Amino acid sequence: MSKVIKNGTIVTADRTWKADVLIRHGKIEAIGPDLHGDHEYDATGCYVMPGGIDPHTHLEMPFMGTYSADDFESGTRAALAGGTTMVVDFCLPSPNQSLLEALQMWDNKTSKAACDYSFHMAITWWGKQVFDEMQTVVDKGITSFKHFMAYKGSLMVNDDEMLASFQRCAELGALPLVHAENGDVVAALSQKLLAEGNNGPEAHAYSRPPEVEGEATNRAIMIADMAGVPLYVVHTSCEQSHEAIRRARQKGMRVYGEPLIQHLVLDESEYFDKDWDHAARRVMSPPFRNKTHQDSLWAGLQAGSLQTVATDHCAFTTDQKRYGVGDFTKIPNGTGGLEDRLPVLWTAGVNTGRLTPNEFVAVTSTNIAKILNMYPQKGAILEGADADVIVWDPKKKKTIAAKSQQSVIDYNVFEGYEVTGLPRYVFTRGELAVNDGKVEAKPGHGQFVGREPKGAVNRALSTWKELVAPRKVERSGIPASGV
Ligand SMILES: NC(=O)NCCC(=O)O
Ligand SMILES: [Zn+2]
Ligand SMILES: [Zn+2]
Repeated sequence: MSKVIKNGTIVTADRTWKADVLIRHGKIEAIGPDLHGDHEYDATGCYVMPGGIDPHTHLEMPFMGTYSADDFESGTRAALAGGTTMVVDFCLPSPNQSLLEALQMWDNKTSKAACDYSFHMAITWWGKQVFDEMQTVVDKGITSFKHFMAYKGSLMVNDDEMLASFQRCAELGALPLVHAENGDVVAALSQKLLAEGNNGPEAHAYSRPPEVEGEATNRAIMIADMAGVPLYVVHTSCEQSHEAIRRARQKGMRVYGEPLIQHLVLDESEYFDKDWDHAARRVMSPPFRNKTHQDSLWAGLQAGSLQTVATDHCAFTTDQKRYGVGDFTKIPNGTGGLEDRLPVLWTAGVNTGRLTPNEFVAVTSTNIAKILNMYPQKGAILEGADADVIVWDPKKKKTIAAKSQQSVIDYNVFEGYEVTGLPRYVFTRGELAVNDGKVEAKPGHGQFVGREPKGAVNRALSTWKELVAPRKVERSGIPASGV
């Protein structure tokens, strides 16, 4: 059975043109004028774009004494509702747990995923077992490894562990990721704030100033450079971190930065709200920043020094947030955004002229597909690509409201935000998941997407590192020892 999207304007990261799209067996079979199929979908007045890829989600994640509330069923339904057709989640081994055992646990969570997914593997401890198992993880198609430089006492790794893991990534042709915040400084500032009686959600922001992030970003970049491996910095929230990435890229280093949609449009004033729940619901790491930092992130997306926009979707209910009443360090860190990333970015980015529609596609889909070495299977409108396609109505409006969202939590950090630009249709590997704005996601449709290691950037970097590697100088006539 075939489907045809008719009368739309195709927008990819590098082109805009009018054509129909024929879908069969989950793939894009043809692109061109006057195509016909068993079912036809009208895209008049709409853009036909690659489905969004969210490279940073935490679904049903054990964290800070609880589990994030959206699982693979509600999380991927929310994703599809907003035009995201693939998520990349994080597998988090406990200290001393086998990476393979953790992967099995994460695999077990995915049976009701409605869109495709992949994993990053977190390196939460270091030892021979981890070193050895990283090869098997890569063989299973998971070629990116996350390192938390924060969350001291739980997920955090030290510099020596990070260097060892980055070097292993270089050998395996894998990509290291970092949550870049100086965990020692955060822990010290948090204790000081608590001791001074500063225990509300606003203290969370005080405990994680931009310098904490800038320092860690720069450190990770230098360690990656010494290890000879590219680096992906998740949730880049401030100028200090962006500056480090920009500077490194100007020097030719292969570093990528990922702002979140929350950091682009929400600011630190949220933490000063008199309502404790309002402020705590917005506690995440790094925290929301001021307008200067937001301008820096937008500029980075425009200039190409930042490459992707993610959500870090890690949603907790108000009840869960209240674990931290009286002690902000116990408020589960995380916010939602999966359903809202594309509509909010379109509204705040394309509708204001900050981004072109092609740049929108690049930062929501194509760039990350290339960085994670799954392009053009994902992130493309090309013959042979997976039919992850959105038909985007740039005139369709809604006001974001928790009462009509797909996420299971009881609030939305974008509550009241009016978006213009929403999906009319969403196809996930050819299956209709949003039909004229109505969500028809099918739990269990989603499949794991494995990725090949040793992508072009890893190969180029290894070639260069090999060329400039330290070499012993062979000498004749070495003088006798002076002693
Ligand atoms: N970002 C956040 O606050 N929670 C999710 C875990 C992480 O990415 O640090
Ligand atoms: Zn993080
Ligand atoms: Zn995260």
